[in-house]
Amino acid sequence: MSLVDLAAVSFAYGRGRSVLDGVDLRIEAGRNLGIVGESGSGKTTILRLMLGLARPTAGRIAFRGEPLDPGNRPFMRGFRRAVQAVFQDPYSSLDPRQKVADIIAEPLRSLKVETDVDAAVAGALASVDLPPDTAGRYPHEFSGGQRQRIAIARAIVSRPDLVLADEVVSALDLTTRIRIVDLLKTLSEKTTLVLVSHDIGFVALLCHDLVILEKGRIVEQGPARDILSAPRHPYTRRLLASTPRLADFA
Ligand SMILES: Nc1ncnc2c1ncn2[C@@H]1O[C@H](COP(=O)(O)OP(=O)(O)OP(=O)(O)O)[C@@H](O)[C@H]1O
Repeated sequence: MSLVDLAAVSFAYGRGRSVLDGVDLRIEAGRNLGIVGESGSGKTTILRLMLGLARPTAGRIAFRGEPLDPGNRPFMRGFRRAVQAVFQDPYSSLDPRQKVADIIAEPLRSLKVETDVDAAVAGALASVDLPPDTAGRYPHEFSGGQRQRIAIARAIVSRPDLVLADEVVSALDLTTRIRIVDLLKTLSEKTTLVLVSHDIGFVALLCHDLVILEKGRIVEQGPARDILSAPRHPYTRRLLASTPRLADFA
């Protein structure tokens, strides 16, 4: 059974025009999915819908075959434990007043996961290659790349089945990006990733499948290898042409 299914999903903010139109996609456990499109194509909106932060105007979203219903509390408790997210900006996504240990432990506390919290935090820090003393410090003491590792540690501490990541490397320099890509590659041995990015070269490094989004519509989807070697849609070709480093990845 697939982890997440979107069937004919459309969405509009308020009474505005549709920003997503008839989106069909499926996330299979163990197959990382990349959602790629230009700025404004609706990538972040898809993630918000998948997280239950907004509801589709039309269509259906299911998690493990059950409707994703933010009003269904027992369902949402299990869902929140299984699905976590990492956002673009490692500067604004971490509460500056909280110690790193408390930031990382937050999902365990809010989900009331019965576990040894200190040990779980230490384990999550080790998974993202940060030293144990990171736990007692504050976010401002760390670089952008280290902060993104802290955000990733928070996302994996509850051992989710699925991690949704929105432009997680865009704010980072090239060397730091490469390190985060390596880290995500290792983490994806244990959890399925959905990566949202305008950078097809970045997602192609980590994803088995790609969805190409143009103005709220999927114009192409399938195995990353096929799309990279033989893009069918002109928009996909444009995205590929705007990724000069892709030759190094393919
Ligand atoms: N809160 C909002 N209210 C109204 N319109 C919004 C809101 N958030 C996004 N939009 C609009 O929805 C469309 C899709 O935005 P979305 O953020 O999902 O795109 P994106 O592909 O993630 O873009 P970016 O890469 O720039 O973040 C855009 O036209 C945007 O202006």
